[in-house]
Amino acid sequence: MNQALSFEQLRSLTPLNALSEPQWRLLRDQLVPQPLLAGQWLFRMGDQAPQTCFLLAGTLLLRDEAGREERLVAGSPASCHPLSPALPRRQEARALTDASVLVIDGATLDNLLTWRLAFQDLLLELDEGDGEDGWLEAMLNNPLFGKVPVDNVRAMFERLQVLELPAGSVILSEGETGDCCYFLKRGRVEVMRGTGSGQQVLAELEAGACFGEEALLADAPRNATVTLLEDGCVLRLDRGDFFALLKAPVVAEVGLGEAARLLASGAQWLDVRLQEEYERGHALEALNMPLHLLRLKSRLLDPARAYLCYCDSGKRSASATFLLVQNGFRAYALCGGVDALPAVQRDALLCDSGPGYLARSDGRVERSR
Ligand SMILES: Nc1ncnc2c1ncn2[C@@H]1O[C@@H]2COP(=O)(O)O[C@H]2[C@H]1O
Repeated sequence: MNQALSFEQLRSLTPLNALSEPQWRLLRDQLVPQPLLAGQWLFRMGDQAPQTCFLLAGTLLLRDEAGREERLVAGSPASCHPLSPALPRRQEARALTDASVLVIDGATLDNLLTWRLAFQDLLLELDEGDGEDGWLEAMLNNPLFGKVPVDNVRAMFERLQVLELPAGSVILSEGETGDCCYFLKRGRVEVMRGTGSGQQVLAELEAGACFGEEALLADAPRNATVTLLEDGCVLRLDRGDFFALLKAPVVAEVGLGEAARLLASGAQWLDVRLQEEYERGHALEALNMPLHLLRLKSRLLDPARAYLCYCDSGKRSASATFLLVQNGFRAYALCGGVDALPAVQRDALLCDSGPGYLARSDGRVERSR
């Protein structure tokens, strides 16, 4: 089986060499050389596929619109750069010998590079010189920080309260009222629901993870208990700071006018209320993913689509939007929920009824019955 490139090999490729080791790890599935047989095309003139390609072994022939040809040999200085980077492609590329290439999704690479530029200074500033800043990079790599201005992140770090805790410490308990959220700086935590024989482990989180945000967003009791599995360190962010610095930029709240514009450009309604609420009346072609099932079901959503979350009050939809953005989706929340709409608009919005629509794992949406 093909192996991902080593860090040493990645350091010779521009602009991959501008990324950090944790970012290379995020890309690892794409950092696997692909074989290209002699005579095979890598891309044709005018191709639009957003991919960044590098030649790793063998020889390619590049030809431009004017018929000018260039032989590109792996290991030469020119092969350290992306092949014909402009889209649509201004050159075509064909293997002259058996070759090996690296093909990376251009949008993902672009996001990682943009992130790097935005947070580079901050990472240097916050580096405590204790060799323990891997958590910081893991935390900032969370897609939600792609939406948070650097100044907010800086302000957030000024306000975080550092708590060193021994193994077994219960950081928050199911059913409690929440007045803060946490980031895990060091150690591992277990997220559990229920008690006694009904106890269930939901997840184990590692350094960089954010937790305890759902009670704040949904204005509901803590939905799980979070316990440190080993001695560790957590950073506590107060409710007010969470709302001002994180929630505000991450949860884009829209009114019906903006929602209509988003729908016209391909967005989809996502109803995060319970199934019974949904069946009584829902937005046209809305998918139903109740908030408590969203972590499980979001893999059925289409990463290329934008989702417009709604609920009754706007709280569950804010929580859903936050969760979706953390998972790399484009999501918006209907401001104030359907209850904030005048009755005529509310009835017009919830005009569809019955079991509704299902999302399939390939992002397809179908009527369920
Ligand atoms: N399935 C899950 N996976 C990961 N984290 C979870 C899961 N369920 C709940 N949590 C986290 O556990 C926290 C418990 O408190 P909150 O409800 O405030 O916020 C919750 C989430 O941050």
